[in-house]
Amino acid sequence: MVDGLGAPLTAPLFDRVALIGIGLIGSSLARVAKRKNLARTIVASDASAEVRARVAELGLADEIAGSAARAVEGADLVILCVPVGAVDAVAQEIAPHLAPGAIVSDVGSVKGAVLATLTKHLPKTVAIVPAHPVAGTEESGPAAGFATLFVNRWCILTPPEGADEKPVKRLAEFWTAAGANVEIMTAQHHDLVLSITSHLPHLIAYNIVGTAADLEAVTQSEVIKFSAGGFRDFTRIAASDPTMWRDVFLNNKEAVLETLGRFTEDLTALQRMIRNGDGEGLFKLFTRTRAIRRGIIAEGQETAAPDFGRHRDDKDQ
Ligand SMILES: NC(=O)c1ccc[n+]([C@@H]2O[C@H](COP(=O)([O-])OP(=O)(O)OC[C@H]3O[C@@H](n4cnc5c(N)ncnc54)[C@H](O)[C@@H]3O)[C@@H](O)[C@H]2O)c1
Ligand SMILES: O=C(O)C(=O)C[C@]1(C(=O)O)C=C[C@@H](O)C=C1
Repeated sequence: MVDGLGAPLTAPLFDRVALIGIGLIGSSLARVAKRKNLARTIVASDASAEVRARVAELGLADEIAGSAARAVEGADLVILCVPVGAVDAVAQEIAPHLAPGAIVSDVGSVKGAVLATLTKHLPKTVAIVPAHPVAGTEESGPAAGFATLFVNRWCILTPPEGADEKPVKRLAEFWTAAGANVEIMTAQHHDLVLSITSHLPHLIAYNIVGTAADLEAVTQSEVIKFSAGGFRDFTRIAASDPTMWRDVFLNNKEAVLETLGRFTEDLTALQRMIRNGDGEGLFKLFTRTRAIRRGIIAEGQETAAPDFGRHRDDKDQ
């Protein structure tokens, strides 16, 4: 296969995989699990009846359960693919229904809050291994997913301290077979790193598009009409799901505020350079940031960036 997924496995890694929440990420997981033979049976569940109907229409799962509690019965791998703010309710609902020995994971963009909530509600008989595939788009819903979403992207696992090695290894195998590169770190470290590489960029995009929309009243539509490439890139990010991102900021408050503080200081320094006509300072910073971007491309990370054509071609898989 030329898309980086390779051939299906000769034997499934898990017997029964329950996916709770079948939006962009859950449906991408369902697609790749089917295509790569990662599960003998894929069970899907979603709080929305409309989504469940769409999942059936798209043929994304072997079984569709009417509730998360029903979906997890007998599953050896459970992955919560819901907004971070919904994890608490889902964990409480599934706790009494989990099979002993099951691996319970998630895909949430914040890890500390998820780990705390899963640890609080789930029985000691299951293995908790939170995960975060660092791959996505600004779209949501079951039709937006695609099987190759995770190819050549990072998936960060954040098992609790002292976790059993075996379930962590099994989940790492699952993500590797889905095309991802797996890295393991603490939930706290994850939240700090992602606050700068993912959460702050989204906050900036939401803010700049909001500011432009406010200016719109003054400039009579010219801001949107003449928006050049740079602004258009921000509008893509700012079109990301409001529920998901509200939950990210509410659940990674400390790290985001810390990073935002640093960012604000640096922005003030830039403001001063412009006011003082400090061309040398501006040139030095822009040269440094250009080298960073070129370094990312040289490392091959940019080739895996979401590209609009890629997921459209792959949608029916
Ligand atoms: N979108 C991205 O780029 C991206 C990337 C990596 C990780 N994530 C994480 O993945 C998770 C899902 O994001 P998504 O983009 O797939 O969102 P999405 O909106 O496309 O899908 C979420 C689904 O969860 C369902 N849901 C909500 N509450 C539920 C509940 N209590 N019980 C059952 N189902 C429920 C919704 O009906 C929806 O179908 C989030 O935690 C997000 O942080 C998203
Ligand atoms: O490309 C995008 O649309 C994304 O924003 C994807 C992105 C990111 O910030 O890289 C967004 C949130 C997720 O937790 C992981 C990936």
